Amino acid sequence: MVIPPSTLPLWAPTPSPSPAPAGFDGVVVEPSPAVRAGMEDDPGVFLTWEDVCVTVDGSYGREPVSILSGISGHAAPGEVLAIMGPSGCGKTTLLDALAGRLGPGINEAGEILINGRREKLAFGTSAYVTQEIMLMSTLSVREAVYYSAQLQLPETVPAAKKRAHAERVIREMGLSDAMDTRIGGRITKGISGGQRKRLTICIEMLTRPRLLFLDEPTSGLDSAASYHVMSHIARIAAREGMTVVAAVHQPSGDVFELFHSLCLLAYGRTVFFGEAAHATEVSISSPFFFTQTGFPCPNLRNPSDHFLRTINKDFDEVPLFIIFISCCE
Ligand SMILES: Nc1ncnc2c1ncn2[C@@H]1O[C@H](COP(=O)(O)OP(=O)(O)OP(=O)(O)O)[C@@H](O)[C@H]1O
Repeated sequence: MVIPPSTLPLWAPTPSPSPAPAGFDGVVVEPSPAVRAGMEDDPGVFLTWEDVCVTVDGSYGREPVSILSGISGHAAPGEVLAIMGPSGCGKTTLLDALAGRLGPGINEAGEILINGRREKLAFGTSAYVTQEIMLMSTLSVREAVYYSAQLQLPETVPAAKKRAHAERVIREMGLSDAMDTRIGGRITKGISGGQRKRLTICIEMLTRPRLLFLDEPTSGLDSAASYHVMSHIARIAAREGMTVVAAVHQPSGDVFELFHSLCLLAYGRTVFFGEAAHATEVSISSPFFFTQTGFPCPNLRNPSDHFLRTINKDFDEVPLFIIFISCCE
């Protein structure tokens, strides 16, 4: 298919659900039969959003500035949805809108539904790991997680069980060796930046929330740690029917394979929403998105590198006018 160079088609039809892809190293990221059975009692959190627009009040009496425009999508229990796109495209803003955390001066329109209803998330249902990490610098890793477990887990859980659970979560995040290291801060050196990130995820996952928002969970982590952390999260999501929505900058190919769905944004608009596997298919006869639109992902190139290079026009010498074709369905 030949398309004009100035045309970057946006929005792909949302494909109907199909079997979830298997991750690397045999990490099967599909809800287990036990989860499926359990879902009859607790269906988990189906999050859907339609035509979400976010604007910020203009300063000095200027017109409001649009940050997100006409964003639609969904996230299902047991699955990981990745929100990707160039820096400043609106990933954090979309996460904040979905989590109901937009700050003052930021206006939102559109529909966000929890299990088909317009309702607020019940306390304890969701957790949000932000980009900024706030931890007590004087505590050790073990103390930080243990105190959080004491505070967050129900009073009916005995202290010994809370401690055992805290230690298991620390091990799951690959922090065993740093268990008794002080967190540290700007003045006193402690655990590394990547370990701080993993510790924050640990603390948020203690209560096994039904809906987990992650803003850049792999930033500051090397590729092995990124894969370890994301595969662990995908496994827990699959095992326990947790819904995961993660803004991710530039995942490795292995990490990308763990995502069920992909929401690709550029300049506050949707480029692609659908199954992650459908964005990367390279066969020339493929009906899938980047191939169909004339931008197939070359063999051996990391899909996320390809997407970002294709849609990031911030550094083009000759501005490329992007025509936003919103042809949902
Ligand atoms: N409160 C605000 N006031 C003004 N502009 C804002 C505000 N919040 C966000 N923006 C702008 O909205 C755009 C999207 O910001 P956002 O943080 O959502 O992007 P992002 O994709 O998460 O970026 P990054 O990957 O660099 O973290 C940016 O241009 C940002 O400057």
